[in-house]
Amino acid sequence: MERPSNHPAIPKRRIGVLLMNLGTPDDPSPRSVKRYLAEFLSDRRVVEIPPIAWQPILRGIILNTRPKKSAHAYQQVWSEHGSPLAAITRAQSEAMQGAFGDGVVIDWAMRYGNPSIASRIEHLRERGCDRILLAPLYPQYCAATTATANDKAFAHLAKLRWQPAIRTLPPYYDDPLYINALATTLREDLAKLTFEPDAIVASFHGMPRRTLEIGDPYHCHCQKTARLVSEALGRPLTVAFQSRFGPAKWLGPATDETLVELAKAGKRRVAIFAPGFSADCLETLEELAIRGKESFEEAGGTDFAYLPCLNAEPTGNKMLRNIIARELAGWIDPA
Ligand SMILES: C=CC1=C(C)c2cc3[nH]c(cc4nc(cc5[nH]c(cc1n2)c(C)c5CCC(=O)O)C(CCC(=O)O)=C4C)c(C)c3C=C
Ligand SMILES: [Fe+2]
Ligand SMILES: [Fe+2]
Repeated sequence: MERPSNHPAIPKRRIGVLLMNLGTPDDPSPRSVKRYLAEFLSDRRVVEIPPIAWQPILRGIILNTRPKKSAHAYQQVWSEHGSPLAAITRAQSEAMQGAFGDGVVIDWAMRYGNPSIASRIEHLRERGCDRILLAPLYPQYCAATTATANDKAFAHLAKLRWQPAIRTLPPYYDDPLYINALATTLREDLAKLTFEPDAIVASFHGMPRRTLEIGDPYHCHCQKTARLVSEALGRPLTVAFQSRFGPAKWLGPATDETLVELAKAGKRRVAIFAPGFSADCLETLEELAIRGKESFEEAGGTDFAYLPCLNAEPTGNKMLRNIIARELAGWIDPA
């Protein structure tokens, strides 16, 4: 039957890949940071305190004090392309565009802030995607990151009459593709240093310790990543957890304290990297590269190097492309 002339063109059936990362404010002003933190810290996957107890603390104290301090930190790392986390995630998406032919559309979204997961799922549907791979860009699974990104996507899908078919990218903390990408990048970056480090620190984002006790695999995933990277490099790594938040006990040892202890123990030359972050962001560029360096040097350290994340560099892009290609197998017709 011929299609009536006023009928919209039926788009070609495609596969969508949605790269998802944490989120970031729209600009580094206290107002935007406040809006972003309100959304982020109201997520019950992130702060697991009943809202009746948490919301008064969040709205009464934290959102009146932290945005100014955090905005100052964001201003120190903001780039001409905006927030580093968003700019790098966009670059990762652009680098992968076309890698699987024009039947696969790559897009990116943020769990908090913009571009939202719902808006990008809609964009993929408009491009004809009836199958979507949700790819949370967290190598180590954590309910506060991986699960909440997928939850947000599913919450949008719950509103649709005609849902696309969905797959989710599994965590890749021990995947040889990821371990080799880290080891290759580290070898190259270490070779460029003007000093020989006495210690190399692998700093992961922290989590409340309780999450380990109630079964979140995050801590174990981090330890395994560090062990495999250490084996691949053939040198020991010091594991630490950064970005402690609030009064509860967090996973340890803490990165800031570890850096001070290393300097005091005579390890005066240190290199640090953050294998849990797919992209450099506030937590790496400000907390590690600026504040970490300061506290290490104040404690007597002489040489400090922050080694960047995999970002949208060729080694990282190739790794992401390959782990995604594997998930698309079965969806892409064998040629
Ligand atoms: C209870 C608080 C927090 C938990 C739990 C948490 C887990 C967690 N976060 C990341 C990755 C990132 N966090 C980033 C920033 C950030 N994180 C928290 C708090 C918790 N994170 C805050 C308050 C902030 C905002 C900045 C600040 O005020 O210090 C970022 C960077 C975002 C950016 O815009 O650059 C990332 C990335 C992981 C991986 C994780 C659990 C494993
Ligand atoms: Fe965080
Ligand atoms: Fe931080």
